[in-house]
Amino acid sequence: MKNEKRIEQQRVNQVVAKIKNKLTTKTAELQQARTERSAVEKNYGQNAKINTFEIDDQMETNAEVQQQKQLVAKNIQSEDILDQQVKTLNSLSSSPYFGRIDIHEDDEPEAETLYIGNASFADKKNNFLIYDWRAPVSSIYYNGTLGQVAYQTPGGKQTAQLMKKRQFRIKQGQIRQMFDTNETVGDQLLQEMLSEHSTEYMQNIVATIQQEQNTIIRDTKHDLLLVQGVAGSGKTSAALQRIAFLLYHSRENLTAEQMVLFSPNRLFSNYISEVLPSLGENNLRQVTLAEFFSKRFEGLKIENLFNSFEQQVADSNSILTQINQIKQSAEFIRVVRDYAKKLPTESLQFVPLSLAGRTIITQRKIRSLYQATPAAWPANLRYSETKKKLRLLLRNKIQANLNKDWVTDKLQDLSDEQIRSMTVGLDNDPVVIEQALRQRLVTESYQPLFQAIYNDYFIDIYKQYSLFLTENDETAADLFNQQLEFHRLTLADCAPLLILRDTLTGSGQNHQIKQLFIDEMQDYTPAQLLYLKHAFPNAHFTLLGDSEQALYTTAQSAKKTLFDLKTALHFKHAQLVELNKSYRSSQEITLFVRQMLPVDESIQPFSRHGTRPEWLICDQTNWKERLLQQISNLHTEFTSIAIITQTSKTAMKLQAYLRPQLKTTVLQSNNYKLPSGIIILPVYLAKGLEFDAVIVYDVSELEYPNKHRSILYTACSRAMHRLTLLSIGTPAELIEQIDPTTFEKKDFTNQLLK
Ligand SMILES: Nc1ncnc2c1ncn2[C@@H]1O[C@H](COP(=O)(O)OP(=O)(O)OP(=O)(O)O)[C@@H](O)[C@H]1O
Repeated sequence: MKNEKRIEQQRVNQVVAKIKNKLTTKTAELQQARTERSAVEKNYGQNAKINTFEIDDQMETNAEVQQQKQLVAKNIQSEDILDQQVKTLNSLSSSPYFGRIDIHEDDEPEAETLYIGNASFADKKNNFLIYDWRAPVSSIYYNGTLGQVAYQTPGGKQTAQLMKKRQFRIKQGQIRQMFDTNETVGDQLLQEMLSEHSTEYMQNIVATIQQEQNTIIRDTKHDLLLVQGVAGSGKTSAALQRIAFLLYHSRENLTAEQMVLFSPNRLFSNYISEVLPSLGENNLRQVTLAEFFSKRFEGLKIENLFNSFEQQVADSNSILTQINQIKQSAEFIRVVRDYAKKLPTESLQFVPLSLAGRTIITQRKIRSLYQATPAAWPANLRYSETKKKLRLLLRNKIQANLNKDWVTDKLQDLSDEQIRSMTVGLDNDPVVIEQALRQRLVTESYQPLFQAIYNDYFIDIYKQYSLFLTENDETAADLFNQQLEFHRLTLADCAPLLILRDTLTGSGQNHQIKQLFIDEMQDYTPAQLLYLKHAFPNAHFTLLGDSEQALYTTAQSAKKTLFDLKTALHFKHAQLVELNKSYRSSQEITLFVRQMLPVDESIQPFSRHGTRPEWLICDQTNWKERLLQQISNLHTEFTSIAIITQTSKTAMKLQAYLRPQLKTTVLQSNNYKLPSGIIILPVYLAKGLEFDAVIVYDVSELEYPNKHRSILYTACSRAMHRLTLLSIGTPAELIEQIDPTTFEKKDFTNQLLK
């Protein structure tokens, strides 16, 4: 093997030399493109300045400016491509590839050796020295064990003999490790990767993608892909690799702008933000559900998932919680839709269109326009027809106002300069000019009304929704109205309200998005998912979740979830992939954590060893001292240490308790970056994240009764290497039930008596 390694290193050296050569050329081209662009921009700026005051030259300047603009845009485009190429070559020059396969294709005379890396690279004669991990043939690396293998090509299924599979870890052009393996992707390299300490940003898993993850990544057949995976099984990692794969696979007709990822919080968005760039792809749009809704309800403060969660924890039996549960069901959405479709004209909550306090089109007029549309039409068609008629009515009103006194007054107030700029390109005939000015002045005054029509402000959707609620449940309507008075909207009302609005108005759909990803989908209610399907009618959905980490809903089986989704959302080709192996945590942590779940055997630990979790049982007198001691112990080995609480209120309190002795940072839902040092965060903000060491705070029966099992499981499963649970007072029954050999119990209560 030593000799083999020498030969492989020689090849690495040769390839790296070629990459560096190309890098030099491309860097020079990039430099050149930058210089050209700034020259064009400078020129464009000057041209734009020279002629804008000379009215006669304006048209010519515009044409010239347009041409220059196009030139700049083209330059920017080629500069972006070059920039991307330089970045890719730079990363290849340090680590050109991670895999090698020797295959003999059935219809070829000879065997060949292929090297697989983050991107493809060919020499001047177009010989591929590196194959992109997403190329069809590369799937052998991830899927095949030695012997007969098959892979899909655009031309159909191709078979081959896989004779050798080799894994590398190359850094700064040097082979650090090299293994031959008969497995799909051998454990040895994975062991190495998983033993490392956590980093500020998530890393890509391209070199060690596991077979079951590969099926998620390369799936192009299904319009609904539901991934149910245990904590740490690589759902997020696989989803990001999948995005990179889809972009490569459909280069011609899919761009990052046509994809959107719904993520649990901003911290998470930032945490994963480096993965796609590290694979040579642009980041896609990321949004949290509350942000997405906020854009649709201007002027209102939308409750976010966390406030909603904290309200539920604090008040799980309240009427509000019960009502919200009803609003979150698919059935509720169906009822809202039906209501909207069947609303009689007299019940529609139209509002007059006014300008500066004066009614321009009355409510009665709007209603009569709606009434005049064919009653057999669906509500949205009748509505858009009404919209059309309203615009026409406004245009007529403009004509009727042209010679009114208020317009004459405005006309007289115009300066020469204003008149000149408002009549560019017109004849010098004073009559023509006056008419044009009058037209312009009235149209401008009416502009807010056109905007109001465009934005559907002539129907009061909130009042309509409130009436709908009243018909079903007066208390629900009262609670909604109270919130609205304070310009607030609970999360549970967003989806039904938008469905009501869109069914009535026919608006609110985005047909451009082709791929939609939802991480932590178990926290989405059926009503929200239904709304997203409605809002993105052309998108394929990839939903990633773990029903056991459901903080806000109750867990249900993956198959049932798939069935419900398929039926409710009308997908044609739905597929479920289950991931049972947990990669994040050491074997000891996984063996402990999985006992919190009802069917514990479904989680397979990855065989990376560490120390058993510790359970510190304290009382009011000594917990602080013990906690500080534990942090200090962990600090000698790890930098990423998180104390996870159940709510943000507890997090703040804990920070205050510790303040005199220890500096900590409490994370809030508006934080987007993980700070360094000891952090305290509520469990819902820890979703999707991981830390070297985790301390779960106050695992007492009071805080973690059996019904909070999922919350405790989510918190504990954030730990990679070390897990500590600290209880104050009566310990949680949940932990008492766990096999005592799987953790280390340290009881500090009644020390004096012992
Ligand atoms: N094939 C793999 N190779 C290397 N590391 C992996 C692989 N799969 C997962 N991991 C690592 O395991 C950890 C957990 O992965 P990830 O966060 O994607 O899991 P998840 O299923 O989304 O977790 P959770 O639902 O608990 O938030 C990450 O550190 C990730 O890099």
